[in-house]
Amino acid sequence: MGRTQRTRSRKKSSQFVQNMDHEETLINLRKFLARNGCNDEVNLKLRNFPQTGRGLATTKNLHENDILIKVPYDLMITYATLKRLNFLQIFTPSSKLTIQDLLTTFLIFERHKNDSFWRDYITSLPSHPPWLPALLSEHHCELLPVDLRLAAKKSRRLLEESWSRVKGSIKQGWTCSCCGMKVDRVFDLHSFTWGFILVNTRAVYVDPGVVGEGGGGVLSDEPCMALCPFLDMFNHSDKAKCSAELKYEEGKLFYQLTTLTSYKKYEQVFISYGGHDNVKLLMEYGFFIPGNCNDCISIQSEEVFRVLRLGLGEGQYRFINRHDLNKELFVGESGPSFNLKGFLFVASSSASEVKDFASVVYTDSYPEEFLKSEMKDMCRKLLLCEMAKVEESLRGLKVLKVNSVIIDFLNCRHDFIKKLCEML
Ligand SMILES: C[S@@+](CC[C@H](N)C(=O)[O-])C[C@H]1O[C@@H](n2cnc3c(N)ncnc32)[C@H](O)[C@@H]1O
Repeated sequence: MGRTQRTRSRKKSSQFVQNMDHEETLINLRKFLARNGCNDEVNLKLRNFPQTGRGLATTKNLHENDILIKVPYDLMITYATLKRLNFLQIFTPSSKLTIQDLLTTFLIFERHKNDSFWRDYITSLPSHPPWLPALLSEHHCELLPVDLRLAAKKSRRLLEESWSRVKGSIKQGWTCSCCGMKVDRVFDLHSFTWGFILVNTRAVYVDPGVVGEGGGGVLSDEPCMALCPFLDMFNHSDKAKCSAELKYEEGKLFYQLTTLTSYKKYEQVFISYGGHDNVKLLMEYGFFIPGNCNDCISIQSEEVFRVLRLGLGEGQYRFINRHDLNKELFVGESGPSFNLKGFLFVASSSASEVKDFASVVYTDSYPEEFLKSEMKDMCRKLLLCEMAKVEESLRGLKVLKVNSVIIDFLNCRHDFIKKLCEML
């Protein structure tokens, strides 16, 4: 058992699942749902779980294909909601904003109102959003291994760009018609960060084709994100399988979630946010799963050259580039990715040895010697180098005051790399 798992087991054994259904905000959320025609098909209970935080438990055995929840489309916050409520009027007509910008701004706007229709939903949302690496300072970011650093910087850039687009798009001199509050009192960076992260971590995908919500106007992308009360209480598991669909029933549109995994009575019910590795989960949602079956370690192509001291002839270079073999380089539990395997094979061969790389790479007919020893040795060297980077990063970050999630994540990554080396 690795360090991260040990810490988690200790935490787990000292904590219990807590019932949250008596909390006023959650009672109000249920009343809001019931008032608006949302029936809880399986009687899901809100609980605080030691490992995942707040989530949903079932009070009966659930089988494959059981419906988890059906939320009326009218209860969701979609692009159509914003249009229907004339919310888009607060922006200048020439604005170009993404659906994420718009949902974030709407959420903040509704939160500041006393009489919002979504008040009970909004007060059930976490007052502090999950911590994401996008919130790391520039200096702390620099201490991360390169793939994490790039991903954290990209997430921060997206947040900053969104904030600057929204700030620059609200009509000059706008004040709230319900309370007279000025624009910068309703929307400031702090509230924007809250809204942006909540939309990012909780929005569901809606097919704009199904709901007939054409973009246009201020919208610069597809209106394919929406907030869905209560349904956004499900936590993610790499083992969970579920399906989501928008469907009409008796002329009314619903967003329906069906589980494709069975659960025992009182267990936490999970859904899948996608087949994400731990870096993606950390960057987008602020958590990771030790032992995540979708996890892998990414390797930068420059690192392959640097660590393995490889140089490419013209033919090898052309082949790798033409077939995009320098992208999607990673090692997972099933070994190196298709591209990494091909990349290593081409880059480590002398051009005169193998003339037709394609016939080897695309028929998976690598020489025994390459598969049994050369490839494994090269992967091991690359992984050990990634491990050293994690250790260096941990040394740097531990002496600084950084969020413990990133330290736990790096410890978990360290254990995972060690496991991958042993599996090779
Ligand atoms: C859609 S919300 C799920 C409900 C959320 N736990 C809550 O209390 O409102 C997504 C967020 O839940 C948390 N989460 C989801 N799955 C998790 C898991 N397996 N382990 C830890 N946290 C998880 C993360 O903070 C994520 O950003």
